[in-house]
Amino acid sequence: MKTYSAKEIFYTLQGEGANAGRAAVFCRFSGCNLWSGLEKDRASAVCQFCDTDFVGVDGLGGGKFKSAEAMAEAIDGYWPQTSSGTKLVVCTGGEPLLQLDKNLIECLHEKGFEIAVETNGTIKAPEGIDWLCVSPKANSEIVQTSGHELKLVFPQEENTPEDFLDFKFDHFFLQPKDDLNQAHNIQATIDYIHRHPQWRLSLQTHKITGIR
Ligand SMILES: C[S@@+](CC[C@H](N)C(=O)[O-])C[C@H]1O[C@@H](n2cnc3c(N)ncnc32)[C@H](O)[C@@H]1O
Ligand SMILES: Nc1nc2[nH]cc(C(=O)O)c2c(=O)[nH]1
Ligand code: SF4
Ligand SMILES: [Mg+2]
Repeated sequence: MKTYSAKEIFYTLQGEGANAGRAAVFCRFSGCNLWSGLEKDRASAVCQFCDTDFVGVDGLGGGKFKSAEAMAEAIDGYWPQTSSGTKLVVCTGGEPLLQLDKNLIECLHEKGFEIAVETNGTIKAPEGIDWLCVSPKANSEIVQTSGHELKLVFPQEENTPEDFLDFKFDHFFLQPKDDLNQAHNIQATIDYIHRHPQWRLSLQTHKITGIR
């Protein structure tokens, strides 16, 4: 039977994009196809600005799950029993579409979850995802050109926002790149949106508030 590996699973607020502020269980799948996750490989990786540790299964709530049912059960354990709101799980990583499949989608739906996914767009998404966020990276080939939100980290040398205007998304976000030039990147993002108002600003609000 297929196993699933998560670096960490935790309950927080979605920090980014159109669902920012919503309570959600985050499942951070291990591994990515655009970077090994090791600092020694960063400079030669396709995606070089990643802000996340997705290596291994040793984070809080992380582990190797023996089945889709077992992973869905673990995720469900983080949703408060008393809650009346819609259950939301955000599948991220690493690259979640290396692992998330029809079986796990069905198991999460059976538990009553709305399923959101954060993906780099290089792998075609399976059916049944309720909220798909695609975030293109460097020179990778984007095969997932439709979804709910496109969230481009800005600026990126290899990608300009204009490259994505004929993609089929309901929302178009620019998210300032968090690196040593963050203050400059925030201002550049605001300036760009002033000139191209079809784009909206996505701030990483979990970093501002200091939550996970
Ligand atoms: C860590 S990625 C994991 C999901 C998937 N691999 C992807 O890249 O979309 C989650 C989100 O964080 C964004 N992100 C990663 N590093 C960032 C950084 N340094 N500054 C701003 N956003 C970043 C990604 O673009 C993506 O939207
Ligand atoms: N709170 C919170 N919101 C997030 N939205 C996307 C995230 C990610 O790393 O995929 C993220 C994250 O790591 N934390
Ligand atoms: S594609 Fe996503 S998880 Fe992979 S290295 Fe880039 S930002 Fe990180
Ligand atoms: Mg993050």
